[in-house]
Amino acid sequence: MAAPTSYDSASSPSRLSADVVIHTTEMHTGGEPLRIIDSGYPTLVGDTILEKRRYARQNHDQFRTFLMHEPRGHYDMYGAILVEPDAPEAHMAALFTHNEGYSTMCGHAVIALGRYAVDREIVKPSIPEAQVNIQCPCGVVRAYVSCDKNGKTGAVRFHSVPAFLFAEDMEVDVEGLGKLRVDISYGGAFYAFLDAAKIGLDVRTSSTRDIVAAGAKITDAVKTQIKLHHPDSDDLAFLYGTILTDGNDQFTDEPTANVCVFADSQVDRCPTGSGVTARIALQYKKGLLQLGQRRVFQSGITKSTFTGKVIAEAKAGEVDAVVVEVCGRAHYCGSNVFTFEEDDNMKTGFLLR
Ligand SMILES: O=C(O)[C@H]1NCC[C@@H]1O
Repeated sequence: MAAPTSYDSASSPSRLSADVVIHTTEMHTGGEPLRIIDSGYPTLVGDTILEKRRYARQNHDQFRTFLMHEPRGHYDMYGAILVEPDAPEAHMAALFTHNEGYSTMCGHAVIALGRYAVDREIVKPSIPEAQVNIQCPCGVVRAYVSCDKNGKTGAVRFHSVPAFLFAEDMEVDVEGLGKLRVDISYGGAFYAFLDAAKIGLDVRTSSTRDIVAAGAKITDAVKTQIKLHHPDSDDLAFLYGTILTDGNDQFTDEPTANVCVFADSQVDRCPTGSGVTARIALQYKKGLLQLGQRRVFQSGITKSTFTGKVIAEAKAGEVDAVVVEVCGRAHYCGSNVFTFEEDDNMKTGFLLR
């Protein structure tokens, strides 16, 4: 397979026009889609990955909606735009796109991109594992990709950026749900956490529609009532979503389930790599999980699983943090060539719920 060209295709049109031809590789991780842009995206300018993220949002957002929204995508589509890394140790770098914008971390995408990097020979295969350093907007994440003697890539584990519990038991007034107490934790992106039972829901059996509606309301409330801070950059200091859980934060050998509602009421099909990272940081800080204790995290919706554990204590600025290892599997499901006709007035796509 050829190496990706999404960041060196200088001839790619910078506006949506009949000249646009975008090649993608389609993968999924535990059911959550990942559309990797192989080529045809406009060049994203910036000295740092966070500058490139801002540049994409300000100058080329129509390419995101073109690929994420209908008719080429759907409400819950997810994407990765490969950009040139600026961290010396990174083998590759990626921006992450969803229905509303650009996230700062995506664990399921890192699991898929790890395989992609080895299969595309961005990084040489190595038995039993090849290391792929992936620069994400939140920092460099190290992925370890299983490779067998026949060259087949498999499970991927990654080591997170420093993850930390930002605030515990914060009261928020949520429309229609009243006053609730949530924890806010960071795993490359900030999430609010709540035991779903506190609002009469069950992440394994309640309807996805009810879970999404509640998650989105909690996100809105936290966004307006709590100011977040990240020691590295203001670009990282926003709430990405709400994760409703089964409340089983104390370590056991049993899987614990959660559902992540992020961006604009988008719902993750997998257990959420950055969410598992944040949840483990929270559990560790509360003394509910010890260093090295491995837990199984399950999507309440698809029942797909990731495993995770704390592998080291760390610092995020002055804040006590941990490095978390998350492990999962990604699969290829196809490839696409996306084009555009000038007389198509659905140019930048649309969304239906
Ligand atoms: O696995 C993750 O971290 C992501 N999945 C969709 C939402 C998050 O970015």
